[in-house]
Amino acid sequence: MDSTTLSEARSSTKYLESRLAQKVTSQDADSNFTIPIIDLAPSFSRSLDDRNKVAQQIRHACTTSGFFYITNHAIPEATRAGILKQAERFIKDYPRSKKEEIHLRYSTLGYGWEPGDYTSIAGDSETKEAFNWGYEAGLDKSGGDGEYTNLDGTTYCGNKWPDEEVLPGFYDGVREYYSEVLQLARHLFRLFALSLDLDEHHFDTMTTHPGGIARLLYYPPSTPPKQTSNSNLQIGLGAHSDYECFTLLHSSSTPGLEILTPHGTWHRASPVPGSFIVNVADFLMRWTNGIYKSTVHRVVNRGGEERYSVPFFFSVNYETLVETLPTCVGKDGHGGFIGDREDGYPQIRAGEYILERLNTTTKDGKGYFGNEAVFRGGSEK
Ligand SMILES: O=C(O)CCC(=O)C(=O)O
Ligand SMILES: [Fe+2]
Repeated sequence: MDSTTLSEARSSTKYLESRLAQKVTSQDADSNFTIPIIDLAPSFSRSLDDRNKVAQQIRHACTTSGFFYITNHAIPEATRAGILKQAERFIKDYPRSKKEEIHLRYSTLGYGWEPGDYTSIAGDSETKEAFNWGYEAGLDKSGGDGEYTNLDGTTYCGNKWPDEEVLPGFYDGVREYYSEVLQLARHLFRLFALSLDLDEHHFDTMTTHPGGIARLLYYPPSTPPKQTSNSNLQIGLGAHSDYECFTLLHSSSTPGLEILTPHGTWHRASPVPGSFIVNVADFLMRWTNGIYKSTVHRVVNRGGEERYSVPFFFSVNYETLVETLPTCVGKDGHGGFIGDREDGYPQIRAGEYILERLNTTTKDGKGYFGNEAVFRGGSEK
């Protein structure tokens, strides 16, 4: 890995730690924190003006809360219900011994079955259980361009699918959902481009075989089945910001997602029926010179119901080298500069940055390179 990418990833981790150490500055500030709901219907219009109006709402959300809901996104409800069903089947019906065969410890890319205690984002013991996978051309309706490279620059297919004899139809169910959400992410990226005063197609060539890690997540009910106080919380997923460009999150109707407000309080994001939650992730924050905000969040299932969720982390093609977007550096018209840094951030490679961030979540701190996977000639066997 190149040393600039490594040190930039490490300083992002430090930045997260500093955000978590922040003191609560106002207890009642939560009532002022809102997550906007953006109606995507006009974004499918032929009129650029309509698309720009949606883009401006996205800009507002990305420069303030860093989170927004989207409705009228055109993904059928049956497809969304279908992936939650597959999540439940994997968690409940796939035997433990078979899960062990696709344990995360055999993957250097973070794919496969992730039992709750194998990883920890912020050092908590987490109640979640997950199945993780990444982009492969067979899951892409566009067919891709055959050039997909993994986070670490290798090109083998790293996905570890459950045995279809034991869980028939799982792969097709995943493909039905993933292919839709991938196209929606590409559509959203065009709106992000407009929102950043770039050509609408600015990111198109960078997302022909994009990074797109997804997870099926399960959070058991809390015990006892009501957790209201903030002491001794059963953390489902520890406090973190996401690493890629943006995340598209779909969840069952059980609440659990909590967002750290600028005042240091945890805002409980209520599920909005039929919507996805979109949030800015660290790579895009850096790419926009800090103008778009990635926001710290966590999951606490405080009630007596099970919770399922399916985040999709969208990135550019992993081999892409990026430097700060041209519209995010320069003078601000008041004698200062826009963004965090006058000259923007140093150039980094997308996949390497994300892999380094993921590596810090493995408990022994060794990262996925410390896993038991056997390497021969750069490809995992
Ligand atoms: O389960 C959720 O609602 C959020 C999951 C999440 O934040 C993540 O996997 O990064
Ligand atoms: Fe997240």
